[in-house]
Amino acid sequence: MTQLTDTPFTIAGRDFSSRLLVGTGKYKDFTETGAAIAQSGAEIVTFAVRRTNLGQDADAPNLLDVISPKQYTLLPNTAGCYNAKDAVRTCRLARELLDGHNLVKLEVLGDDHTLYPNVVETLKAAETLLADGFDVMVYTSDDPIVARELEAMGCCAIMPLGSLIGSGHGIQNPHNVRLIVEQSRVPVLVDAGIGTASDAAMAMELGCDGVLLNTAIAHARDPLRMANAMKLAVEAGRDAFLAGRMPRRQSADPSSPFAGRING
Ligand SMILES: CC(=O)[C@@H](O)[C@H](O)COP(=O)(O)O
Repeated sequence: MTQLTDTPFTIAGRDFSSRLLVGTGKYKDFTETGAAIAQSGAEIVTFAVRRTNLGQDADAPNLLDVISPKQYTLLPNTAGCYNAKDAVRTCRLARELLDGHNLVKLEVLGDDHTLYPNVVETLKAAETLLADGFDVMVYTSDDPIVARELEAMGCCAIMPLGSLIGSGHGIQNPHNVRLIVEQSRVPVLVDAGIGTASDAAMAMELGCDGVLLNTAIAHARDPLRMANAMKLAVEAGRDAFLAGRMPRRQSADPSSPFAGRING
């Protein structure tokens, strides 16, 4: 069997073999969180700094007991922040809690009904965080112009939403995601709204470098099995993208053509 190769998936100077990034929220308990994440094969794991106990509360379960920083690359995120000031403060807190850790996922939300990114505040926060030495992976709208600005500022990954966080509606605007992929020189990951494995595969088939998701696994009837499905979907979508799909045709084309028959 031929060993198939791929270009490295690099975030902030580090290579990863899994292109699936997962969140930690919405699970029954930390045991289920740990088991699902292990099953997903993810190497980068994100958590909401403001909602997660990393040991500040000695009496509550500590995420780091199931998601060890020795095994996973932690990606603190600013979920729950609605302005640049709070997002910056949250990233600085994460850096303190995690001994100088600089890789963060910036998300500044517009309102709690849509959790849509507030791009004005996102741009402001990104500017401050980058000047402060953070490596910023940024959750944003699927607007190619905003994506271009965020890349030009120095963000290390652009993460347009597929659809609203937690909605499971999949990728609502594949054309915009493709535009962002085509123009970007840093990794592009669909973040938010993935509902099932085919959505994750679609993101990869569009040429995304990775996918970040949470609810689709945590709220599946069987989270471990869905974690496995997402792992396979991301790999399959990536291979399909690299293989290059056949052209779509307007008419049928026999699968066993006469021309070029092997056994006359
Ligand atoms: C975990 C996290 O960072 C979320 O804010 C993220 O956007 C995932 O969204 P879904 O839960 O829709 O996958």
